[in-house]
Amino acid sequence: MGYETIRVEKRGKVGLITLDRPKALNALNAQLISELSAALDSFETDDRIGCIVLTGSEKAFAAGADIKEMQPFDYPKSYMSDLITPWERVSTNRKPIIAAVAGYALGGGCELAMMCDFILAADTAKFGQPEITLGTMPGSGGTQRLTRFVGKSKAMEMCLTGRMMDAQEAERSGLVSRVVPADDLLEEAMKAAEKIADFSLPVVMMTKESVNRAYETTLAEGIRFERRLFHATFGTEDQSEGMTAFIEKRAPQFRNK
Ligand SMILES: CC(C)=CC(=O)SCCNC(=O)CCNC(=O)[C@H](O)C(C)(C)COP(=O)(O)OP(=O)(O)OC[C@H]1O[C@@H](n2cnc3c(N)ncnc32)[C@H](O)[C@@H]1OP(=O)(O)O
Repeated sequence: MGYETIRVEKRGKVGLITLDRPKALNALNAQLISELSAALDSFETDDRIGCIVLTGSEKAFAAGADIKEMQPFDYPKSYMSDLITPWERVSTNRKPIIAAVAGYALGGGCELAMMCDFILAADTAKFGQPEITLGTMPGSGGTQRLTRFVGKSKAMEMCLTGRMMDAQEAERSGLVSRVVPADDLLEEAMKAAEKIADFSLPVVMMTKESVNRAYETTLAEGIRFERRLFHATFGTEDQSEGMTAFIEKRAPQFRNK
């Protein structure tokens, strides 16, 4: 498939997707979301890909949903076209996705980053949910995911005032896993992705599924779910290989089996 609003590359076992609408600060329009979904589909079904990195430009990861595209919508059109719902493809991808964020991650841009499995931030990153300033509200998980990341008080302040958070505050609040110098962002994201992609893919996928379950269930149910998957890893050749390699003091050779 030819892409016009994103760049898609395979770097070894890592799938790299770069949002590429620089003139609009990577504003997320329907075409971009459709291309992003197609790229995610292709990486999800590609056995050689073990991890995905999603990034933007130096100035903007993404400045939100495309305001110019949304502006003419009325209620029936937004309801019938299920505006924004296709974005959820990012959160349903079963392979790990790392968001590498530099510059603005606003509105839908912040929500897109939060749909990924973790966020690495450049020291230039700025996160915010400014929809209130446009007479609307977050529509792609901002009130829900941001609240789970940073707690009610900060999420409420950000969604109600539109205030942006810089990278340091985002790290202190638990929104991002790490802050790195902007010049090192992609390299650090790729290093993390390569590390993940070298592990057993089925076990990586089970781990992702289990961590995500923590957001959707009680502690007791989540622990039961984790225990089932933990036991299931003993049905893989990779568990046997990993433990045998440790005992034999050699590097494991995982075969995703
Ligand atoms: C998901 C849901 C439900 C909702 C949303 O996401 S709503 C959108 C939320 N995002 C915003 O409100 C941010 C809007 N953008 C800005 O406030 C500013 O662009 C900025 C603070 C991010 C950067 O300001 P700066 O002065 O550096 O750059 P601009 O001249 O303002 O922008 C450059 C260029 O990009 C266009 N742009 C920026 N953001 C968007 C956007 N979200 N949708 C569409 N277009 C956007 C901007 O219009 C300008 O293009 P033109 O020069 O052609 O007007």
